[in-house]
Amino acid sequence: MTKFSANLGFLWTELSLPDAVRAAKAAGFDAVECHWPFETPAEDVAAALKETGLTMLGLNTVRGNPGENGLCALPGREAEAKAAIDQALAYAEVIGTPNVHVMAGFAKGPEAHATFVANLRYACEQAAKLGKTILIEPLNHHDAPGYFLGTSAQAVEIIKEVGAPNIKLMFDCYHLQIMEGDLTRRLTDRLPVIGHIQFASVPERTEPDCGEVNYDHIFAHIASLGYDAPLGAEYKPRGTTDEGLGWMKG
Ligand SMILES: O=C(O)C(=O)[C@@H](O)CO
Ligand SMILES: [Mg+2]
Repeated sequence: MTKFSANLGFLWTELSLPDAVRAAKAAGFDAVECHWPFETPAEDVAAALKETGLTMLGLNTVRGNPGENGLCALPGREAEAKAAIDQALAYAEVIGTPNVHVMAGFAKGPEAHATFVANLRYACEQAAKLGKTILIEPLNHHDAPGYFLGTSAQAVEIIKEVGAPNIKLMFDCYHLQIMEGDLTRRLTDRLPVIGHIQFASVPERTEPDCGEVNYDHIFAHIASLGYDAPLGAEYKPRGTTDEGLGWMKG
């Protein structure tokens, strides 16, 4: 049976992060994940995870200054990028999170590419010491115009160039349907480099029960590939989170 991870960056946002973890457990999720948990003491999150038996699968490096969306492909901002990576890994270590998503930011061109690769090599070295994996995630050009990483093809090239065993692709079906489409074949092709999968309806980014992607088919296809890690429910509920969980019950 497909397992699901509640993305607490979008689900139960009215609750504190520890209470959102508890709500996810009560709703039947198999795991949780979040965006930027840094304002919540890591010990409080760790306690909620221990109490519920859930794992926080991933968290993100900080976005930077207002209007920014990550620091790690920004030439000249290397010191801040490293600090963001160190902060995310340290938090992940306290709460037992296996994956850190290193956010690129708004940038373009060869210098940005070289900066991202160098910062990712640093991230992979630091993460390896803790037995953790670094994720990179293409974002779509409507929600994040100018974001450095826009396609899974670009991510695969970067993963190859970084050349570390612990860097993987965060395959967000929502973003990649918009940017590349052909989700069934693309999931098959990218499987060897996939570290986590997320989903939401397209184009609204709501519950996965409407819009242009048939998630019954996508979930069955992912299972047929032998991928059985929890899939990240990263959508914005149309109403309350609890009212919108009908898709989980089938
Ligand atoms: O927006 C997404 O999709 C994410 O997964 C975030 O973690 C990064 O913006
Ligand atoms: Mg995502």
